[in-house]
Amino acid sequence: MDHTEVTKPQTLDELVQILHDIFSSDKVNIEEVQNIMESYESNPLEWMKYAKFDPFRYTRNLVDEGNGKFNLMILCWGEGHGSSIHDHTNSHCFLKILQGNLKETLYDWPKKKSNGEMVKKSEGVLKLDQCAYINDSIGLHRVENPSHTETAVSLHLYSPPFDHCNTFDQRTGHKNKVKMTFWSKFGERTPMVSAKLDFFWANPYLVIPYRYGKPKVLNSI
Ligand SMILES: N[C@@H](CS(=O)O)C(=O)O
Ligand SMILES: [Fe+2]
Repeated sequence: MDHTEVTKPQTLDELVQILHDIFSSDKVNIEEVQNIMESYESNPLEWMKYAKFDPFRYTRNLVDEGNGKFNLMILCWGEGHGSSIHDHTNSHCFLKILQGNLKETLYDWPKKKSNGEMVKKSEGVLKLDQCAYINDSIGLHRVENPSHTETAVSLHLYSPPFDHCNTFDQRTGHKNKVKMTFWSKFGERTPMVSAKLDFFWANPYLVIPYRYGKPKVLNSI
């Protein structure tokens, strides 16, 4: 099926199906994915089962594993919640607004051995149904819900999927590798016990506590 003319998905399920088709081929056209994601009109009834909030920070909720080619997830942002400055582990990252607004601030990569304030490249507010794109060659970003009265919800596609990234300290540019986890998968809250097991599988050296310091495992960054 040819997707260069925009096939407008009528539902979230249809969007997922079209994304499967697109990513089954080896070459993916970034603009095409962005257009398709943008042309889906957010319908809260279709995605609310995935939208699970935490009062303290944004949550990552897995919607679909894209036959191993991509991860599709819904992120829920409480009032004023935001991410740290981060990279995307050499993956493509698409970010579409399903509810509310999100402010995206782009930064340059810090220079090697630099030790100062990170350079802000640009900022903009993403509105309902808009879809942004970033990868590591474009730069780093931070995403925030600028509203103190409204929540925000976004749909993210990462290809290939990844489960860790680097966060950066705005004042120094120093980076920190973090593992990312899901708050829920396919509409079900990630069980505490499996979250703990994930944690220990990811950090086997923890059997010798304290020796190497405390690694970070976060369900948001
Ligand atoms: N890339 C972030 C969300 S965002 O701030 O773009 C994450 O996957 O948690
Ligand atoms: Fe991001």
